[in-house]
Amino acid sequence: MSYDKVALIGLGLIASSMYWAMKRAGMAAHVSGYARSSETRETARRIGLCDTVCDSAEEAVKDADLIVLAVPVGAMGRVAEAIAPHLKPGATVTDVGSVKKAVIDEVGPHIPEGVNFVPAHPMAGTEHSGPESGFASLYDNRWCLIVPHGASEEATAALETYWQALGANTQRMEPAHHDLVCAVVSHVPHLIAYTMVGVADDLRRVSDQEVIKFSAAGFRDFTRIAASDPTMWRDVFLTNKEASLEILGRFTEELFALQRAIRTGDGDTLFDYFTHTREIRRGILQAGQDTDAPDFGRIRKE
Ligand SMILES: NC(=O)c1ccc[n+]([C@@H]2O[C@H](COP(=O)([O-])OP(=O)(O)OC[C@H]3O[C@@H](n4cnc5c(N)ncnc54)[C@H](O)[C@@H]3O)[C@@H](O)[C@H]2O)c1
Ligand SMILES: O=C(O)C(=O)C[C@]1(C(=O)O)C=C[C@@H](O)C=C1
Repeated sequence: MSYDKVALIGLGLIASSMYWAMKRAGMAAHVSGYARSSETRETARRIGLCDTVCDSAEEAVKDADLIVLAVPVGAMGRVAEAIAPHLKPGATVTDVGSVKKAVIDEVGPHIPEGVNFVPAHPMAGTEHSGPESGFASLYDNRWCLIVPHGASEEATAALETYWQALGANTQRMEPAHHDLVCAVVSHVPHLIAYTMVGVADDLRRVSDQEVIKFSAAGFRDFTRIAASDPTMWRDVFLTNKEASLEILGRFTEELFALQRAIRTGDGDTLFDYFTHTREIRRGILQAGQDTDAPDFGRIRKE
């Protein structure tokens, strides 16, 4: 089953990349879009993002077969409530939120009888946000996690086919497992990057710009991650509290162990630890999942 009309609610990095990927794939679907701010809607019109940019979410979802909620996690419930009375029977609502249990709890109760809700989460992104940050290849060879949670097999399979057409590989996952996995591979690493850049900034005040001036690749990688959208990440930590705290606890334990190894001059422990982590990086590269940032010199529609 393919969708004749797709509505994108929220027109930032994730939705705009979906639009360009749909066009690249030659999907015939008519795409309507809506974002809360009139400035974003104007930008979308100017750059040709979406076939129709609507001034209300209700108008955008009218007659849509697939509705994609691409707003910060904390706004998902409100948006779902607003569009619920205007959804077409048989339509599928999905989302792209970085957290799944909270989205299911907030959005699920608003989905009317006869409408499918299939939560999803593309494991792809950048530190950029807004309607002009998207590009067609964002999802190529990346994972999109599908969290059916009671949706019909037909609706779930159709959404998988859709994401595969956008270039992604799909995998089904349970909500709680999803949130734990993402806390490990995405959420807590972001928190660590935010913290490290904050620490360096503190130091900068006493070291006269040296931290910025001499920062090499390692620290620059941290600053890229720490430049990510504050609203999105605030919502991620507020809504994935349990798993984030669990992983942070484990992180702190490991950090203390390494701290102790440094203090006691235990080179073997440090060497073994770093050897093991290097193998993990090599494993990721071999699986073709290098997470290096995309080249933003490329044309958006490429
Ligand atoms: N950025 C990433 O790396 C990434 C990756 C995967 C998933 N996600 C998830 O995708 C979602 C969108 O992220 P993004 O990076 O595209 O963000 P973004 O900041 O680029 O875009 C968000 C869009 O939502 C709009 N918006 C905010 N509140 C709204 C509301 N109440 N009603 C209508 N529109 C509203 C904003 O105007 C903007 O157009 C988030 O839930 C995020 O967790 C992000
Ligand atoms: O590549 C980046 O900049 C990202 O942060 C993308 C990233 C990640 O942590 O991998 C961020 C949030 C998501 O929900 C999914 C992907």
